[in-house]
Amino acid sequence: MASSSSSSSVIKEAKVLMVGAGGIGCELLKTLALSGFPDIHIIDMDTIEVSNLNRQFLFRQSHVGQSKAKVARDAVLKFRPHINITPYHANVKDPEFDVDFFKQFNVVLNGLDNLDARRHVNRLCLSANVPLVESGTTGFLGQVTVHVKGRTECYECQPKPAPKTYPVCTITSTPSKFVHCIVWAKDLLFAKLFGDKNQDNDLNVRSSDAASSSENVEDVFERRKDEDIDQYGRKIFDHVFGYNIELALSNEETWKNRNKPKPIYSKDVLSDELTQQNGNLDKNYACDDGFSVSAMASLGMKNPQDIWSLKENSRIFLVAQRLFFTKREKEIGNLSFDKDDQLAVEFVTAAANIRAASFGIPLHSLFEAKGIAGNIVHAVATTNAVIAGLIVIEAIKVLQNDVKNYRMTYCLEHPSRNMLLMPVEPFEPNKSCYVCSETPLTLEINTNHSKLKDFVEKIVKAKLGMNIPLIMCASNLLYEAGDVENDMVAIYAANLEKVLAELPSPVTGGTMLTVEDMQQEFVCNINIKHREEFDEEKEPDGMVLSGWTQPVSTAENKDKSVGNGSSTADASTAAVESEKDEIEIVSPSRKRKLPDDSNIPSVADEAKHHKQLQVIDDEDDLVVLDGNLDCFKQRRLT
Ligand SMILES: Nc1ncnc2c1ncn2[C@@H]1O[C@H](COP(=O)(O)OP(=O)(O)OP(=O)(O)O)[C@@H](O)[C@H]1O
Ligand SMILES: [Zn+2]
Repeated sequence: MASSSSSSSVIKEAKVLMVGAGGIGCELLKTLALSGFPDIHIIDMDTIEVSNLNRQFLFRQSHVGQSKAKVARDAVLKFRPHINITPYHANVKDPEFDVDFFKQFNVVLNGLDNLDARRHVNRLCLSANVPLVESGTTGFLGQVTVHVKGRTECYECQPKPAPKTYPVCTITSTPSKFVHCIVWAKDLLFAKLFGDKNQDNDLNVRSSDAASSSENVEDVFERRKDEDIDQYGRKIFDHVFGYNIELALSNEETWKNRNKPKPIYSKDVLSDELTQQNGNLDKNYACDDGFSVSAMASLGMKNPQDIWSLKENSRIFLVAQRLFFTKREKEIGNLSFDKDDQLAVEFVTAAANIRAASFGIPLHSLFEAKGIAGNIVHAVATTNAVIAGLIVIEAIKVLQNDVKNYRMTYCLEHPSRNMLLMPVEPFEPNKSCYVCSETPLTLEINTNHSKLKDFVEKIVKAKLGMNIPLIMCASNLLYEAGDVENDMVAIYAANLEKVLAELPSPVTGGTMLTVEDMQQEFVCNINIKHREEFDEEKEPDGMVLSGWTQPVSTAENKDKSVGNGSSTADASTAAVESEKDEIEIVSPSRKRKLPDDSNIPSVADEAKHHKQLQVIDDEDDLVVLDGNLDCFKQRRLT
């Protein structure tokens, strides 16, 4: 490592950008300031919440509701008054933070909590040619990785674990775990009752199955004008927990090898007491702030760790619905589940528990249900502090251009050989990475049916993370984002359809589209190929994007170490990048685990130890890291 005098000189000259002023960000700003960094810019889009105060120590109760970036600045200036801190209370994806904005910094430091923003910053750093130090923590696990264009992997060189999805039929018909009931309650029922009524929803499927019966079930979710709210609540209850279950039972095949669920009707669980109870709600719990309306409070239930009985869950279910329709009427139709929305969590807990009771699955407390629904791993302040320290160490090396000492460092949950931190050398860029190299992707679609809109929304925006796309086929402009006039939209759609229609069927070679994100200055080529059929269960988009091959060195190393197909960055991201704003559960991607008696080698030791890895697929196992050093040595930076 370079001498300390040169580290202090690079620090004095440095202008750094921090993105995120949350758990990691507060620690990071403090450490940067105390290390002598004179010019720090911070972007954070959030305001301070009470739940941040236990670990985001720059914030106090009196700051709740204020900008994190601004309050963090003020707090640090109290003990380091002479440094420059520039706060931006804004989304890093805003157009003002473009490539030119990024170019002014010597290094960018991420303290973010979601994949979308991380990808965006990665691409801007690549375009602006500014090094990025990336980080993440989940509970006791954490990581700091270094991304320098052309020298190391970019943040997207390795595929990130997709949020876990469940087969639709498991959720709608055959749940076997509590998490299935939560996904049903949150993504289907809650969305159907309080979100956008027009969205596709598998509760509809169930309803229309029965459309031939005397009841016009399509209308069940529609609250009729003047319909008594409690009556409506019971109708929903009976429909989803009673009638739909009976309907499911009528398909005997399904239950041949499964335990049959039991229909539950509100009259069997509840007496008329509920109506009286509801009568008190208006006067006791009227409240202007929607998020503090609570069905639990209105029923005098206090402890979120209690597991409610079926009767209690049923009462919460009905009271929560009632409160949504009486106290939060304006939001109905626009709500999506938010783990910080007490009433939403109460409703989802109750609905999931009633469904669980029906399917013989153990019930859970609100606290547990909230953790599952919000995909919450409780944050550990110490992990954030350790990670922030490591970010600063790597930032200094980057500023010194001390390439051979760059390290990706992983914070483990359990020390092994007294080591809690595992540093590894960064990997070279993945030549097959569509972000930092020019490798095209392949997209299979049915060129007869595909719509430009679906391609843009499901592939370009959702999968490739492009915010402001522009799509070309040779010199034909197919699409550009922004406020495009309707007639232009039609022309673009016709353009794409024309291009697709001209493909010979079946297409073997494909047609190359160029997709460019104007803001990120990121270009990606997609080879479109025709495919006739898609498996609706597994390929619900009707399009399959592929072509992201593993790094060449992976294949070379296959015989040496199981699981080296992914870098350590990948292994750790499985643990660290729980997408907090995702409502589904993060996938248990393939995890790598060192045997208990393994020696995690220190960097100095590396020539001596060559431990093999086990590949495990068990969701509950601790994720630790790839300690195989052959692989590190072969990919060492030159
Ligand atoms: N696109 C973005 N632009 C700017 N800031 C962002 C963006 N995405 C996330 N952030 C910020 O990154 C920070 C991440 O911090 P942290 O992981 O501690 O999350 P939190 O929201 O403060 O806490 P929690 O999610 O645990 O309640 C947050 O302050 C959040 O506002
Ligand atoms: Zn890359």
